[in-house]
Amino acid sequence: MTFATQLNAAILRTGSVTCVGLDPRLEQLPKPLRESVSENRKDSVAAAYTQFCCEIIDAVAGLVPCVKPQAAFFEQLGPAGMVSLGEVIAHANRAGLIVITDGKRNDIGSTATAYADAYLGSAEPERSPWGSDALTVSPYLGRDSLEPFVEVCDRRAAGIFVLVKTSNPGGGYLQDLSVDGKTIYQSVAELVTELNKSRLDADGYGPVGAVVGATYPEQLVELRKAMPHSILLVPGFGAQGGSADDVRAAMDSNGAGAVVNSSRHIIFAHKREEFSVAADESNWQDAVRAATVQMNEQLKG
Ligand SMILES: O=C(O)c1cc(=O)[nH]c(=O)n1[C@@H]1O[C@H](COP(=O)(O)O)[C@@H](O)[C@H]1O
Repeated sequence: MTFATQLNAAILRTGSVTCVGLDPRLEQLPKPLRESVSENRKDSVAAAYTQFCCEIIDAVAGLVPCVKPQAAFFEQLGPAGMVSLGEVIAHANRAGLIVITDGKRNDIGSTATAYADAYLGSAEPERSPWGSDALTVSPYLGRDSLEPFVEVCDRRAAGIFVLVKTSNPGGGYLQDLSVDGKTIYQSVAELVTELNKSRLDADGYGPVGAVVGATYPEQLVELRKAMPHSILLVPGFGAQGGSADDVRAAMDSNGAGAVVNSSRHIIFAHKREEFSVAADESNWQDAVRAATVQMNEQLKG
């Protein structure tokens, strides 16, 4: 089964397009985890990140199709953080969740192949060392930097998400520039569609997905039409201001074809007043679950 087929099946099975972003931050961990950490020891922080993310995975398994570990927060801890990232991805694999590693990688073709070999593919016999099902990648180095990823996707039933229109306020500085009558993000969308063309599954989706921010709803409508064969990864919901109405256009008529990411609003839900937890925050996992159910409902509504 291809990556797109698997992800769409997981969306339909769970009845959810929510992607839970795993972006751990020491200062926001629930009290029981924070109190167990020796702050000046990176291995101690990394152990807390592993526990935090694995408990989130256990809390949301069955409620959502996928999780998205953000590599930056693990890399910040050096080698111990990378071990933690590996453990978190493996735990999500075992829990039956699709894993999109957020590394925003890319380079010249031969190095892109190394990134693809490293991250893409969670199934035997060609399982990658990191074992994620998909990876976020930058299009800045052009077509020959994306092709090696797509070739590995073909071999290992994996996927990539190309940055097309990002959620941050400054993204337009380059992405909205016009060249030959079209914007850079429109050109990237065309390239994404071309790369998918000979690789479509029975539902018309290919391995090359696209990142389009929830904070740009008009462009989301435009880009959904421009990339009919791409699963969209839509970040920016919740903490960055994106709402359910803003992302509605991302999904296809089956309610699939896109996942909407939320990180802080779900994983640090114990900090949100509407999800009251005990003073010692010992039941923080309940808040994670409640915030996930709430987001699922909002996106259905
Ligand atoms: O590729 C991404 O996931 C991504 C692309 C983008 O345009 N904007 C964006 O916020 N992200 C990531 O999505 C997550 C958003 O986190 P929250 O704002 O806490 O929900 C972070 O891990 C970001 O790195």
